[in-house]
Amino acid sequence: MSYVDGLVPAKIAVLGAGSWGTTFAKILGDAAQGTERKIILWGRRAEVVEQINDHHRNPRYLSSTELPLNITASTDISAVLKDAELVIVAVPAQTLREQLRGWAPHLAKDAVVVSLMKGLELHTDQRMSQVIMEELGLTPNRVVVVSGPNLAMEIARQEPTASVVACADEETAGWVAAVCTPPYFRPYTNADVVGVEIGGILKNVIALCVGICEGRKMGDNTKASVITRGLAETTRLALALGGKAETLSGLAGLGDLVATCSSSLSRNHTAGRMLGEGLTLDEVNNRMTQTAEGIKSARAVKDLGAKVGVEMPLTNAVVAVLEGKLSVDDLGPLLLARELKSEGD
Ligand SMILES: NC(=O)c1ccc[n+]([C@@H]2O[C@H](COP(=O)([O-])OP(=O)(O)OC[C@H]3O[C@@H](n4cnc5c(N)ncnc54)[C@H](O)[C@@H]3O)[C@@H](O)[C@H]2O)c1
Ligand SMILES: O=P(O)(O)OC[C@H](O)CO
Repeated sequence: MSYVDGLVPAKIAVLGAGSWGTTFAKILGDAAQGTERKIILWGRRAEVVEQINDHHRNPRYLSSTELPLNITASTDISAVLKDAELVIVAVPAQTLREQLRGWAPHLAKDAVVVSLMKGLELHTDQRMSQVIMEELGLTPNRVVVVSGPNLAMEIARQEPTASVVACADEETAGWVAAVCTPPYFRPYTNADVVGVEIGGILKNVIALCVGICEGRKMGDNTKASVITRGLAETTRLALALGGKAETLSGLAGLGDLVATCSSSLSRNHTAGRMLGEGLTLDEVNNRMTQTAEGIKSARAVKDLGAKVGVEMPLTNAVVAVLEGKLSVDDLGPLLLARELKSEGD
């Protein structure tokens, strides 16, 4: 396998031509300058694919970004996956399983699959790496997760950003990190896949909560309290699932939580703010043109917490708002209406 002998892939497939898939293709394309490496994006919409091939742009998601010339696009999954040794996946989490079933017959033998997604599957409570392994029959050494404080728009503008490339096999993580290192993007490797994925999933739920507080005109004390207790909640869940506390204090935990909870570019933060301002969930969903994973994942996170016996007060409160069982006015008082305990518990 090429990742064992250290060779870089000649062709990389990126599945999903939305905001993050397109930006990640740019990262790969910029990192491949001066090499023969080709990046090919799979998109569902013919008009998006045409814009990328004819004008090197994806105006639907990244209106002012020019894409490198080594990126092409196609709606034909078999052509995209043919001979691709590295396959990057960036589609909405709740659609992944169904799509993998259609992609599986076209996957190249020995391909390594990378998840860019930050969602938890409803009903199974599985992380995206678990869904990938199950549906494609892959072993952990061929499944990688990339996660961190990575707002696509800022990276598309080439603003310096760090991230985490996680895989049970550090050699595979290093192989992937080596092909996504343009001057403006620095990946660190990590073997703690659970911690990295849980950090990315939970920060979306916490950002919804911060957004709701912001929409109710609460200030920075409240936001800092939610972020900090959110990190404690995230860490508890990750530890219960076998993740490491250090991962949650790194880029994929604290780093992503801070970026998402403070940025107006975040879709989860924005969705939360709209809920706080009094819009119904249907109204928020109608206004969102891009994926806010926390809206659906929150319920799965609540279920997972209950399954492994971890207290998840912030997640539970967000789910109650999303399910119409708690008004946004009652969220603030509820966040504090708990039994007194030590900060470390
Ligand atoms: N945008 C970011 O800044 C960012 C950064 C890091 C991680 N992520 C994660 O990446 C994943 C993808 O997010 P995004 O920002 O690219 O979302 P997006 O909404 O911008 O794009 C989603 C893509 O998936 C396609 N898609 C939507 N519904 C589909 C369906 N039912 N079947 C097949 N394809 C479908 C869309 O056509 C689009 O190409 C999410 O899990 C998100 O949390 C996003
Ligand atoms: O826009 P969001 O809320 O999906 O956040 C994007 C990235 O995950 C931030 O790291």
